[in-house]
Amino acid sequence: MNAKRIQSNEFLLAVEGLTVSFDGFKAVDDLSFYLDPNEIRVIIGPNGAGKTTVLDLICGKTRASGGSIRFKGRELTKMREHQIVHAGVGRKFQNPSVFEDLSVFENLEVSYPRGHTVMGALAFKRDSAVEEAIEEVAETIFLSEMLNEPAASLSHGQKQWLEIGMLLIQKPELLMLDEPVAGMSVAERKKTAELLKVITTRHTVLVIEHDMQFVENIADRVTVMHQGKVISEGSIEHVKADPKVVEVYLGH
Ligand SMILES: Nc1ncnc2c1ncn2[C@@H]1O[C@H](COP(=O)(O)OP(=O)(O)OP(=O)(O)O)[C@@H](O)[C@H]1O
Repeated sequence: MNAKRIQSNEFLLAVEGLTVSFDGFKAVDDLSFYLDPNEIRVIIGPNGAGKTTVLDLICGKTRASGGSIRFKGRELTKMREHQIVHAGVGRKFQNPSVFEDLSVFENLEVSYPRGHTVMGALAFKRDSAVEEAIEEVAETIFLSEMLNEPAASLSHGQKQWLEIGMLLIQKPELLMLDEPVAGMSVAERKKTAELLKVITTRHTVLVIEHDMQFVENIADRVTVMHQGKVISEGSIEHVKADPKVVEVYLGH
């Protein structure tokens, strides 16, 4: 028990024995995995494997029935969603939810960690530190030239990048992304892979993705889920060669 606790503190995120049941159905079943700082981990697996539910549990949207989620040694399963954000965990959902009527600059500005409402955040006087942070993030997400454009005018891929930027400006240590390249062009997918590699120089990234080409481009390690459990884990080469993974996922 003691040894486990000490070990868990060395990981950025330690998920142990995580379980959640919906009406008796275990969507996540005694799941354990560990994230090192600055790695890109990709969770893959067939539809209904429980991947999105794992992200819901980590960000506090869904309550665990059992097990633990320790982030930098702090237990997340008892915390509320806003406390988990405050602790340094950011989550992007599959569909972009940017403010269409605001400019790219304003979208990043309202996401800057101060103020609690859009109007309240905009009422703050802009200072050079905020502008600098916005410009730095805009460059990272390939939108420096679009700062004054309304978000509504961006392509689907650019909206996805803006939403990643809206997370980055809050400086979360762990970023969780659910199918970030869904609906993107080939060129946008390549740029998103570059973006994630830059991001992991400062952050840890946990991604759910079905696009295996993209997974091969970005993953340090891959965790394969099936029926709420981890069935394989390791390098992309390792999991691709694992007969269990081929049987339930890659062979289809
Ligand atoms: N709130 C909920 N109430 C009841 N059942 C749920 C709930 N959330 C998820 N489930 C069920 O849990 C299972 C796992 O769903 P989840 O969305 O986590 O899978 P997934 O691996 O992300 O699948 P996909 O690749 O299709 O997104 C599914 O059978 C789903 O119907």
